[in-house]
Amino acid sequence: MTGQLKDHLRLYLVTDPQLCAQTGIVETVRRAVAGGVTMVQLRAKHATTAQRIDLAMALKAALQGTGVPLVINDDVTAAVAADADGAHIGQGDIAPDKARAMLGPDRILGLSCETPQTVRDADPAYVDYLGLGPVFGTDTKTDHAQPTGFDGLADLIALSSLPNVAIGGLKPDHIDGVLASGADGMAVVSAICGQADPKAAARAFHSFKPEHKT
Ligand SMILES: Cc1ncc(COP(=O)(O)OP(=O)(O)O)c(N)n1
Ligand SMILES: Cc1ncsc1CCOP(=O)(O)O
Ligand SMILES: [Mg+2]
Repeated sequence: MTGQLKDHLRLYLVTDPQLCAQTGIVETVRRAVAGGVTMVQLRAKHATTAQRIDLAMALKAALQGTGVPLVINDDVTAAVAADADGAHIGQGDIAPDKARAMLGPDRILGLSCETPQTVRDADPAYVDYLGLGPVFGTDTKTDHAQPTGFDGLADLIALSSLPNVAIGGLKPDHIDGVLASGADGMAVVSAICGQADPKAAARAFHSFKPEHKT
């Protein structure tokens, strides 16, 4: 499962319905997956649980048969109700043990970590992967911690054996830096959401190919 999860994490599209509005979130995801996206998160910060469930069902239908997992940000209730593949939580969200109890043993649980201590505290009994960063400052999430840069990212990665994905301000130009830091994946929002051609935008990350040490 870990090897498989690392493969899924390689190019992780975190969707923002507002940023994707012009093309539409479902069409953005369809095209981005055609361009090589390997995992999708629904991050609808201003939606209700009912709206997230509806969006998740539409995304699930679009992803059917692709093998690309769908994870719901913040809202474990929506993830379970929509029978999504998992949920992603941060340090200010529901606690990982409670999230795991709701998700059951088989769904994916991701946890955001911005500091060495939170990485050390991430318990593999509950958590499947870590979202690490922000690597760079970003307008997509304004309430973020001090950016880590590539060196800080590498320091965080060294503290846990859990699979990980780097996030925050990442663009195709950063592929070599993220690879050198040892990350299993790159998670992006604005590099794909809101781009005129989401398929081409995803394809621009094709050279990100980490060698897994499983
Ligand atoms: C893959 C990934 N990594 C980090 C985050 C950030 O989660 P969180 O800190 O809970 O912040 P919000 O996204 O909820 O604003 C993420 N969503 N995905
Ligand atoms: C959700 C999240 N968590 C840390 S930074 C971030 C937003 C990343 O967005 P972008 O890829 O547009 O910088
Ligand atoms: Mg959150």
